[in-house]
Amino acid sequence: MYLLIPAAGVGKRMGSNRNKLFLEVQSKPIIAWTLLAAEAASSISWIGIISQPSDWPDFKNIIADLSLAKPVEFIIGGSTRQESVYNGLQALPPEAEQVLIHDGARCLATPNLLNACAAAIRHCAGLIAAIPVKDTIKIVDETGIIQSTPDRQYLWAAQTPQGFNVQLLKQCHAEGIRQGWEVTDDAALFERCGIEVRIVPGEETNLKVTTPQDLAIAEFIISHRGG
Ligand SMILES: Nc1ccn([C@@H]2O[C@H](COP(=O)(O)OP(=O)(O)OP(=O)(O)O)[C@@H](O)[C@H]2O)c(=O)n1
Ligand SMILES: C[C@](O)(CO)[C@H](O)COP(=O)(O)O
Repeated sequence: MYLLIPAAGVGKRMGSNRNKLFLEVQSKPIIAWTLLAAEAASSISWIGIISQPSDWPDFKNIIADLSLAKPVEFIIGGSTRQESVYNGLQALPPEAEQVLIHDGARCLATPNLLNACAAAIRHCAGLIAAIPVKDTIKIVDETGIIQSTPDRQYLWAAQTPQGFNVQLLKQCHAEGIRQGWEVTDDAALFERCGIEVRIVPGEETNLKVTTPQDLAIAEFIISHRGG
C-alpha cells in the first residue's frame, strides 16, 4: 500500500516558530513516531513525505537515524493541506491504485490502524478512520448564539488514515480546484462529488498534535505504551 504523509505545515496553533513535526515527544521528533508506525505496518510498502524543501535536510537526518527499511520519497508541499495532498497524488507511481493519506501530526496512530485501513480500502472507494463524538456539539452563529444541537448519534470525529481509490481522488481534487472548494480533509472532496466514504473505527489515542496541550497528552500516551 502507498502511504502519503502530509508534513508541510507550519504549526501556527502550536505557536511554534517552525514545523511542529520536529518538536520532540519522548526524545523523538513527532514525525519520527509517525514514520515508525508506517515502518511497523506490514501493509505499507511505499512512503511519500510531503514537505517544504527547506525542511528536507532535517527530515533526511531523522530518516537516516531511524534506519527505515521502506523507501521514502520526498514531495514538495503546498500552502494548504489540500494542496499538499494534491501534489502527493501527482507524485504517486503510476501503478498505485489505492492510497492511504495519514497526517504527519497524527503520530500516535498504531500500525494496526494503518493495516486495518489498508485492508479495508481494497473493498471500497473511500474511507476514513473516525471515532464517535463524546461531547454535545452546538452549531453557533457569528454572534455567539446557539442555532441548533445536532443529534450526536450521527457525529463522528474524523481522523487519518484516510484511504482512497487513486483515480477517483485525483478526479475529486481536480473538481475541487475547478469549483474553488477549500476543505480540511480528502473525504470532504469525495462527499462533495457524491462518492460514498466509509468509516473505519479509529483510535481514541490517535489525536492530531495541534496545540501545546496535545504535545503534553502525546508525551503521556507514548510514555505509558508498552514495548
Ligand atoms: N500546507 C500544509 C499544511 C498542513 N500540512 C500537514 O497536514 C497535517 C494536518 O495539519 P495541521 O495539524 O493543521 O498542521 P499545521 O498546518 O502545521 O498546523 P496549523 O494549522 O496550526 O498551522 C499536518 O501533518 C501538516 O504538516 C501539509 O502537509 N501542508
Ligand atoms: C485530516 C484531519 O486530520 C482529520 O481530522 C484534519 O481535518 C486536518 O485538518 P487541519 O485543519 O489541517 O487540522
